[in-house]
Amino acid sequence: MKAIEVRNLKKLYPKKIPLPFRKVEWFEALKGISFTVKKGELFGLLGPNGAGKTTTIKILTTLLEPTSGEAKVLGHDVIREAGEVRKRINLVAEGERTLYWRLTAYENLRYFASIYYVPKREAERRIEELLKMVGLWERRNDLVMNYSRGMKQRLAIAKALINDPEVLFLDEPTLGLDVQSAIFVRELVKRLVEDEGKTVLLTTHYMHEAEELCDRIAIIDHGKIIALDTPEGLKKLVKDETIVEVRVRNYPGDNPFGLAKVSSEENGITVLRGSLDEEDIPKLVEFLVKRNAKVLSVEVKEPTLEDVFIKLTGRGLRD
Ligand SMILES: Nc1ncnc2c1ncn2[C@@H]1O[C@H](COP(=O)(O)OP(=O)(O)OP(=O)(O)O)[C@@H](O)[C@H]1O
Repeated sequence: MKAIEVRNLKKLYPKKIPLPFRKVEWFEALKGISFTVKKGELFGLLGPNGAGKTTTIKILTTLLEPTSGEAKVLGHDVIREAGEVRKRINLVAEGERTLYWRLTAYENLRYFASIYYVPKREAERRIEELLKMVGLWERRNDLVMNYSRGMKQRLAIAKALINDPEVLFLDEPTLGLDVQSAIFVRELVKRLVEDEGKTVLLTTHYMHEAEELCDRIAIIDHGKIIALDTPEGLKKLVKDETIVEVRVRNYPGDNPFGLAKVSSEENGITVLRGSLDEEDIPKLVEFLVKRNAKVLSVEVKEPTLEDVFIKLTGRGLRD
């Protein structure tokens, strides 16, 4: 049996139409996605903001009903057998508001253990184990409101492990964390899969995170899965290409060479990236200079998952 099975899943959201036109229009956030996740696998949904990652997680964790299609977790249908699914999974949702800030870390976990009917003795043992695992045992009696963002996220992960779930869903687990906290969280996620045998489905828009952690990655864009493979398999799509990254000031807005804008920094510098024939490099520079742009650097880079995304969509993940 697979840990997760998703078949032709669609989700429509009603669009807000201003009064007096009360006609409802629909926005297709998921356009019929299908994938499976094996038990013990660390599976990533990688995609830009608004791609449909959170919608997928909400459906799989029974928080949202799909419009059509089928989703099963551990063999149980997420609509017809939602209760069975809920017992065996848990979720670390995006954002920090899933804990009680006026309670201590220990009190939070004791409360959530009681929701899952974990017997008192067992709960005490598990809470100690989890707080030690996430490095918060020494701070267990501090109020959560005094925790840093990284500590809150570690506690949110401990909270999500309180019912010893077989499948753990993590929505953007390192979003907004400082570098050290993000490293801690990623190491923790790896340990959960490698040492504890958990199945993890995580969403991220950080390519390096997906690449470092995931056994397999589904790249999702505009509600569709546009590629699904191991990180190595995905990178094969761009392995023979010369990937060029150009830093430019006063970027004219487009270029005929198919390079994507991967970030526009505040000081007016734009970073372009994409596959380019070597002989086109001087032509690109000439094109930019003619349009009054200032080319600051041109570098040949090792292909990454970002290049796979650019190749498939013509856009940068961070754009
Ligand atoms: N309740 C809602 N009503 C209407 N539209 C919604 C609703 N929730 C999400 N959407 C839209 O559906 C699309 C997918 O949203 P979703 O949150 O699943 O994306 P995402 O990939 O998780 O991105 P993000 O990382 O920004 O959350 C977006 O265009 C979003 O604006």
